[in-house]
Amino acid sequence: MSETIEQDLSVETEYVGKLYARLDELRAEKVEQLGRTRAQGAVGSFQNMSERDSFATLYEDRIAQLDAVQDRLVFGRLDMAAANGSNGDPQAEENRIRYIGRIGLSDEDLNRLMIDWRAAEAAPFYQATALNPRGVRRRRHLMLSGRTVAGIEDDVLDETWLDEGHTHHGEGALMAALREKRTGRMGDIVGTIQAEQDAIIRAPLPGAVVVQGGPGTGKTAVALHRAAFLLYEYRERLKNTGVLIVGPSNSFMRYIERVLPSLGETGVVMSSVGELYHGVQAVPETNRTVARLKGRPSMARVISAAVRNRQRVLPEDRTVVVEGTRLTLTRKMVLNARERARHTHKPYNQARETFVKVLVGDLAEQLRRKLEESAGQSSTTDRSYLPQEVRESWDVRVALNLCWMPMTPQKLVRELFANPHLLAAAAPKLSEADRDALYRRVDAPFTEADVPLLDEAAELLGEFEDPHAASNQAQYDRDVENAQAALVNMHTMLENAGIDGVVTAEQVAGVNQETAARQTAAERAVADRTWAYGHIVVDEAQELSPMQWRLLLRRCPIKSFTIVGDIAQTSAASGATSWAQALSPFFGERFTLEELTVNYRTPAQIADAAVRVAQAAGLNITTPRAVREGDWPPLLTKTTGAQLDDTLRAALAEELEYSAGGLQAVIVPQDQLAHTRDVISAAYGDRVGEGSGGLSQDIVVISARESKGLEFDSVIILEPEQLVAEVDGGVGDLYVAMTRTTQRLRVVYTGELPEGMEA
Ligand SMILES: Nc1ncnc2c1ncn2[C@@H]1O[C@H](COP(=O)(O)OP(=O)(O)OP(=O)(O)O)[C@@H](O)[C@H]1O
Repeated sequence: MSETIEQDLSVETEYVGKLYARLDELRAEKVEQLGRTRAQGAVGSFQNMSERDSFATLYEDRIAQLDAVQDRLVFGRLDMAAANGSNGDPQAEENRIRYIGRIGLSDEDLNRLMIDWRAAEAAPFYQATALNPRGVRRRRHLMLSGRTVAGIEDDVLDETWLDEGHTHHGEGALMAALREKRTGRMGDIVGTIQAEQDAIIRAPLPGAVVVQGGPGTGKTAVALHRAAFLLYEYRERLKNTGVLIVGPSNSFMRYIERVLPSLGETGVVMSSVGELYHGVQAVPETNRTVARLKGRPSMARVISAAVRNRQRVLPEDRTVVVEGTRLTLTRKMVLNARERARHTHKPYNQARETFVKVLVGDLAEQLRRKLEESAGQSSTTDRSYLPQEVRESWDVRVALNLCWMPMTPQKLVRELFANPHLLAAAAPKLSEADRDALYRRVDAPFTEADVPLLDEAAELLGEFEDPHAASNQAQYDRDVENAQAALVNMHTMLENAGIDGVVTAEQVAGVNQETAARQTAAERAVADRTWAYGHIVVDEAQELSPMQWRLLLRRCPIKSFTIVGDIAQTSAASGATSWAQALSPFFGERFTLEELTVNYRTPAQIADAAVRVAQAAGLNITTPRAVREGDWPPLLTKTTGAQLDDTLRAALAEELEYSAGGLQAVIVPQDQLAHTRDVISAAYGDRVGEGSGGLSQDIVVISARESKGLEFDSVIILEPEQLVAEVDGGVGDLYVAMTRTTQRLRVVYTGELPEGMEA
């Protein structure tokens, strides 16, 4: 190591030490403040206690944030050219050096020590090029090992030293990041964001941005960093509305869940498409026909008809008995009440109140007349209680429910698909075969394809009753009870001390209610279906059906979206084949399309093979440029059916040796998943994980579809020809599978190879 590099390293290590010392100091301060706040105990007025809780939460959050940014706290330094006219100004001199890190840090005297990567002043770190240096003379990447600077990499952008050969800034830092072993959890890329990625991350909040990119171009990374940027730049606007991040599955959400905290952001709502209807944990929809049918926009009309059909007119007039008097509920009365209720244009459950009120009024009038007939004209008895009697009559309640049953979205959707006659009435245009395909048992679990239908139904039905309100009240009652018990002791103590009671049980219980009111926007948003988010980020957006888009648009009526995906990777039966086709019903022409063009994950030799396979099958794909050539082409191992298991075992042993401690995937056709897992588990036991939920193990047996969005150090694909044949869209799945590796790809097969696999 040359002397100057050593000197630079020690200078930077010293500065980095100072930054960590400041971080430690801030943390210690917060821990101390938290300790003091907690030590105040349960004394003081109700308001004081409530404030104390707020402060404690604030300190806890800040401590969590300071902990989350510890790893690679700082990663860059900019040396800026002197601004014109700043000669000799010490402050300006100091501002010429900017350290860029995960958060902003200042010393006690408010001198800036480090700039948050999202601040405008940090932008040149990502955007400056030799041709457009944006005032940067030198950009330095700092590579940390713990709290020591282990490596430095400089891009000199001074015009006196133009180097147009640099296409990726921080090439060394970038390559080091790409070479790192995969852990089964996505990491952040904050130190090495490239210019084309940065431009998308910092795009303004309003409107919809679509980020199209081939495999490994950093779409997911960009989407997450953009969320962090928006929360920083538009904090005030997003504080009360929040940001929602939507991904394809729970395991994918787990895969990405650590990225935002490492960027200092925790207040984001993350949800898979199966969780978007609060209270329902939907399972994947495995039947492609059903997924396609339920995803169609016409399903909105089916749900609407299903709701309307739940308002029935009696087949004939009906006798109801109220307190021993026989009354007649006529079809005409029902029709009239239904008309008046529909005229309110309120949701079904609220309109029902009008329906009930009108009929109860009519029946009460009938009852009054009958009573007066029997009592004689002169009767002056007070009859104001009659509507109540009508309302409480069992007969009347049954009859009204027959006509207009209170309904939950779950019940509506369940019964719609479990009762062929209900579906036939709501969807007369569907073919019989399609209706048969949609049939399922009433107790079958909801699938991801049902989620937007539930939401659609909820929109039309309105609130049935607010179970939360009931449970809040129940909780409140319990709290009052507990508090009362505690207060008995306290009052005794206070009386003994000659002091009158200062606090009531209700006040103590009220603290909890206050806490609920103090929840972050994120916490409240999760539980509230009608919550309108300030921004939504959608990953793997090409998979969404029109019905899923409708749901998301309801969650963000101002249409501020970041939509990332690769239209060529669509595998869902209900997914899109072009962005315009997918989005124009919802956004018209009002979205901007950005493209990412560099594949950071897959080495060129393997990416090229994947492209050949896709193109040979006629897939219309974009072909990103791979940032690395890679050391190995795809390794193709032919074997026989009888030898398949042995060959796989041998191939796996070899791959594990190469990737030494890395993450290994074995991607197999769906119907061989169980067998392959057994074969491998017999040799490797607990080291084998299954599916995308098994990423904490170092060998993962997984289907091609489930591997979407994930990455591994090495991938073995078993029987690619079969993988292609097993579903329509299978070539797309193979294309995805081939691009999951960061280092090596091995293909083990018995028959033929798909066209294009061999160079
Ligand atoms: N600027 C960067 N610096 C370092 N690593 C990067 C950068 N951009 C992307 N990567 C890495 O490249 C890999 C692929 O990124 P990501 O998963 O976001 O791509 P993607 O476009 O969503 O891929 P796919 O659609 O194939 O799932 C990740 O390991 C990511 O960390």
